[in-house]
Amino acid sequence: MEIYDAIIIGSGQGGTPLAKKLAKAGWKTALVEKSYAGGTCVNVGCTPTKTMIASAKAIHTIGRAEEWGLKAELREIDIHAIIKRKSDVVELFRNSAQEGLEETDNLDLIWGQAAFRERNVIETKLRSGGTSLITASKVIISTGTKQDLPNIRGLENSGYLTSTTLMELKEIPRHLLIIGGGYIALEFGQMYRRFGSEVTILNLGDRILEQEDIDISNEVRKLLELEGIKIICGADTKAVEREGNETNVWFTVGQEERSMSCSHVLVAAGRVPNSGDLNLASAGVATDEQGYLVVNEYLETSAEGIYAIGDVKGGPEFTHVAYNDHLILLRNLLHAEKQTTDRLVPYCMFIDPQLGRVGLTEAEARAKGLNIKVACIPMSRVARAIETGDERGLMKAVVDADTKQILGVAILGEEGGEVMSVLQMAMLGKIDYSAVRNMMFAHPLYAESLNNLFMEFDGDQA
Ligand SMILES: Cc1cc2nc3c(=O)[nH]c(=O)nc-3n(C[C@H](O)[C@H](O)[C@H](O)COP(=O)(O)OP(=O)(O)OC[C@H]3O[C@@H](n4cnc5c(N)ncnc54)[C@H](O)[C@@H]3O)c2cc1C
Ligand SMILES: NC(=O)c1ccc[n+]([C@@H]2O[C@H](COP(=O)([O-])OP(=O)(O)OC[C@H]3O[C@@H](n4cnc5c(N)ncnc54)[C@H](O)[C@@H]3O)[C@@H](O)[C@H]2O)c1
Repeated sequence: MEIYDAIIIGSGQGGTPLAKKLAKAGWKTALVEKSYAGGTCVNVGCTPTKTMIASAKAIHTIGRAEEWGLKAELREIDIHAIIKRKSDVVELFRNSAQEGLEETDNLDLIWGQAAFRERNVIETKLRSGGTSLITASKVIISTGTKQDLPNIRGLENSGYLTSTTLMELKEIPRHLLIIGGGYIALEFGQMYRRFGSEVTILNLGDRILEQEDIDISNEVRKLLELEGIKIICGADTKAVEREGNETNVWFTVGQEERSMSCSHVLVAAGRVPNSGDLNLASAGVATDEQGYLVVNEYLETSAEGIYAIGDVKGGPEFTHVAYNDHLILLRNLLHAEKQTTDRLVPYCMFIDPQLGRVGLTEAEARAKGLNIKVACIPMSRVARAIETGDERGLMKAVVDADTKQILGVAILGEEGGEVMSVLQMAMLGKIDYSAVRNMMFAHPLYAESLNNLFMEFDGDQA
């Protein structure tokens, strides 16, 4: 049995850089991957979706050309070409991830499905046939999540689509019905509406984006509806049945029973951890009732020497979290530091315009009983938005009324993620809102309007 210093299972955006950096630091390292280098983000997540969303945005822009004084016409949407562009970008990123791993000294890349044989022993069913047994004093589980299938009668055999299979569909659905109302539902809903599909979103919750403040959730709903997307909230899907070229969907809204037929169903109702086939019990690694690995703030599992990073440990499931987890664990493993996961987690939903978010919502701050002030301006008051011709959305910030520290930010607007990041830096650096109000930004950037946002509190008095 080959002995390593560290074994990492899963080559996502945490596992890959961790493996390379441990190996470069002189640790004999093995990385086991059952599918493709780069994990969900590169192969079926962020990279392909954001590439295809760029095509959808171009379509939308052409449709509004006259507003900028242009006579332009969209002649055809070539879904084959859109998918090919997406696949080329994915291949570029995937190959670069794989080459980076293969070129690293001290690092063995093992292709196959890994599981624990016992606490520090990993057995891999090799893709090339046979099995391998390896051992290490440190094992890092970075196996991510997979699509969840809600328990809906008939769904399994209805030919439903997932985010992965939809991005390979070589036709534009006539009517795409989406079960779910989170990131995937909204990003794909807008994308396919712009590709020309009729889109209906069936969301179980009372409103979309329930974790966000009501004004933000309403504004997102309004702008999606303006593009012709139908959103039904409180929709509990009961049954799905394929009949010829149509799929019939039965659901309830409150007491009312309703049905609808569509050409395609996209399931986007959340994801579940890839932990069930790891034989975790043999290693003494505890999971919660949903199968997520239980970790402490140092990313240590219940078993000594075994760690978990990224989506498989639950919590906010984003690429940047998986990446940041690897930085924390790296410092703790290499330098015996005590870095923790106590951190600010930003995120950005890539609808158009983007929703950039960090820190507390207004509702969360009020629930904590904090003494807060809230500033909010519509994008129609942002000079750059008016000049470039997209005034949808708003800028909102929650601050501590006593200390003036910024507690939370939501920027729904063109480049909302970038503008949010400016305030994320202010939050991390403890730059209070009055400093941002008086700060000089280059004119006419979106960021410049952060002066105006915070003038909401004290007028334009310095
Ligand atoms: C459609 C979609 C769009 C997304 N868009 C964004 C976005 O815009 N921004 C963002 O921040 N996040 C986005 N995400 C989420 C993001 O992709 C994940 O948070 C991120 O990929 C998690 O990284 P990870 O390393 O934890 O897991 P993963 O990237 O899932 O990597 C896990 C790896 O482990 C491998 N594996 C699993 N089990 C085993 C095993 N037993 N043996 C060997 N290998 C195994 C898998 O094959 C996989 O390669 C998106 C997700 C989806 C589905
Ligand atoms: N821009 C981004 O960062 C981005 C983009 C896409 C995905 N992601 C990540 O991918 C993960 C998966 O995304 P997702 O959208 O599938 O999950 P999600 O957890 O974001 O949303 C799931 C949604 O489905 C709803 N739902 C659950 N069961 C339902 C049912 N039976 N019928 C109707 N609605 C139901 C929930 O109320 C929720 O709104 C998320 O954790 C997210 O972090 C991130």
